[in-house]
Amino acid sequence: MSKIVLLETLAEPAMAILQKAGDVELLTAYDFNIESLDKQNVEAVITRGKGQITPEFMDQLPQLKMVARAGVGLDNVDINYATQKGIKVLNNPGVNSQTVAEHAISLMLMLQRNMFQAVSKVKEGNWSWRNEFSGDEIYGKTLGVLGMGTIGQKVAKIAEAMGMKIIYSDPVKHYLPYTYASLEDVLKEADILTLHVPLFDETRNLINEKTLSLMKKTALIINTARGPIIDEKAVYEALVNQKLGGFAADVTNPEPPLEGSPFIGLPNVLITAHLASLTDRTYHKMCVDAVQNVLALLRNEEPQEGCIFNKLQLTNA
Ligand SMILES: O=C(O)C(=O)COP(=O)(O)O
Repeated sequence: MSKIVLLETLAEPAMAILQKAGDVELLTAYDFNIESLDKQNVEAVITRGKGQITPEFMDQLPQLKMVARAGVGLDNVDINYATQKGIKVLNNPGVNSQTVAEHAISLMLMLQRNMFQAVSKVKEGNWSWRNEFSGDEIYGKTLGVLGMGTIGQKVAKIAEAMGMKIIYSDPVKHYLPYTYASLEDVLKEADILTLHVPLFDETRNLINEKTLSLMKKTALIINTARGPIIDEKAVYEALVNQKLGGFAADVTNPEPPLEGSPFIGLPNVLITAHLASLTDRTYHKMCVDAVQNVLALLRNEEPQEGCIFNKLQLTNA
């Protein structure tokens, strides 16, 4: 019987599907330590974003056929190595794009309208600060979108409906009614910059001292992608030296942030704890889709279209 190793807990409905499936055996290794497991017939592992699926990890499982990520970001999976070994890498493209887009817009509005301070003051019983936290409209401003995938497109659509001008940079020019530009031009033009690129070697530290120096001193940056896409130290320096207006993110580097980080404490920095896609609806769907795709492949049935990230490379190999 095929075995599936679960490396992190999944939402209840996904666990129920796995437990009810009579044709697979479920093993768990929530600490990522698979040494003591009986590895015979382990054909699939399911992970979320926590631990790294390294070559050493995959080498311990000689019958491994697939690594499934319940979610989208594959930065914790060594995709090249998996592909070399003929192991399918699965994710759920688009599954959380609406919820992440809504979170990005929320962070944008919170930052632009000083919402966090404004609400906190009233909760403290203080009404008289209202002129200090009046903020500004996003209407009429330019939103720079880095990465026009499914999340970037949703953010752009909502922002456009709110009266923003959209300029974007992406490896591909899309058939979209927005201005396509170079990275440099997007950085220069953006009043608000929102990041929606995956974390790859090419995007690591994309926002650094040099790229920040191209931006407006009043610009805001929103990061709902991955922490290491920005050089936090450079962003911190830019903020304290008034070379950047504000920063809001759902992701940090590392996660959780180091205790007492001066960056997190800045008044114009707002951080949420990597929860953008964790609404019940989306979290359940991310987990259920991953489980159903793994079961379909183990049963030689068709999984959801587009869920095999390295399909093309595997076909061409
Ligand atoms: O799908 C993704 O890439 C995500 O970041 C979702 O959040 P998670 O890492 O599953 O808590």
